[in-house]
Amino acid sequence: MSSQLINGKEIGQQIRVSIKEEVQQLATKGITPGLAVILVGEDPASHTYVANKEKACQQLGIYSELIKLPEQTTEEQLLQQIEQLNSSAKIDGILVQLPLPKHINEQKVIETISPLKDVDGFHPVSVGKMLLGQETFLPCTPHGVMKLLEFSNVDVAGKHAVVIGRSHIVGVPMGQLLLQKDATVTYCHSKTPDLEAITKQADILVVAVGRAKMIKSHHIKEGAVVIDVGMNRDEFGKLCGDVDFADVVDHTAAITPVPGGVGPMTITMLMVNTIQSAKMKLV
Ligand SMILES: NC(=O)C1=CN([C@@H]2O[C@H](COP(=O)(O)OP(=O)(O)OC[C@H]3O[C@@H](n4cnc5c(N)ncnc54)[C@H](OP(=O)(O)O)[C@@H]3O)[C@@H](O)[C@H]2O)C=CC1
Ligand SMILES: Nc1nc(=O)c2c([nH]1)NC[C@@H]1CN(c3ccc(C(=O)N[C@@H](CCC(=O)O)C(=O)O)cc3)C=[N+]21
Ligand SMILES: [Mg+2]
Repeated sequence: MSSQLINGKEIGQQIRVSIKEEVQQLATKGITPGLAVILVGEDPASHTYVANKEKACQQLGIYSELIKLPEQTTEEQLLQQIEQLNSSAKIDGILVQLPLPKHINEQKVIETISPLKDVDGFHPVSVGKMLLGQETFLPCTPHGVMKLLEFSNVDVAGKHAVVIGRSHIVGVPMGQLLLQKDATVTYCHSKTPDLEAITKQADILVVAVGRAKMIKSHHIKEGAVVIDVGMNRDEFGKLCGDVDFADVVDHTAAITPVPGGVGPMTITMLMVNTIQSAKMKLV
């Protein structure tokens, strides 16, 4: 079976061209969208993602501020930093890179970000609105996956979508966005006894587990669409997804690669949210 490669790098670039025009429109009204990214500690993977976010801002004419704080930063210091950004006129979006060092309460940090600047869509107010289908900042990775499906002409309505993973930042919102597009949604997680029995029924399979190449051809129904959110290193230190691409690809109708699939879309949706936030200054 010949499979369609869902090229997230290309689709992401396409979306960035149209949002660049929006940034130029805003500039004529004296508005420059601004994004602040806070990075606590020295996690090397986080540094790569953050660098990609900075690059995208530069490419689009979005003002960006990278705030690097040492590993030993106290929760109090971090909360103060966020409050300062909440009241900064130059900043429309605030992203605190996760995970945070263990001595800092992530939930408290997320709840300190103003919902008006919550471009990650992780604040309980944003999550609640998302669940209710109200306008809000959608979480970047699940939103990016929905755009990938849309641009690849994958119909979601009436399909059985299976999501592996139930994290608050990927799995849970992913299932909800698919549900809102009229998919029948099943969640799988580490307590699912017979994973394969469920994934074999998926017309659309979204994998967000964090285990290198765990999904093999025996998990897949012939002709399924497979979206790989995973970002791992394989035994040779090479970037790879949660899906064993080589094993699975010939059984799929369409599949995302890693890298070049979901990752670039996450960044693009962050830019979309930052511009959405800046536009609120217009009214
Ligand atoms: N491309 C991108 O833009 C992004 C990529 N990522 C990547 O996506 C992956 C997932 O991230 P995230 O959601 O934050 O990860 P988490 O570790 O928070 O969640 C992993 C989920 O997978 C489930 N799980 C773990 N092992 C199994 C198993 N053997 N079978 C079935 N389910 C299992 C867990 O179940 P339980 O809840 O029971 O523990 C959990 O719900 C990672 O590789 C991460 O790096 C993340 C964000 C953005
Ligand atoms: N508050 C917060 N928001 C996040 O959105 C967030 C986070 N914390 N913590 C970590 C995860 C992970 N994540 C990625 C972003 C970009 C790529 C990305 O650009 N990937 C490229 C290249 C990656 C590379 O070359 O290393 C690709 O897949 O092609 C991947 C993963 C955002 N996350
Ligand atoms: Mg996590």
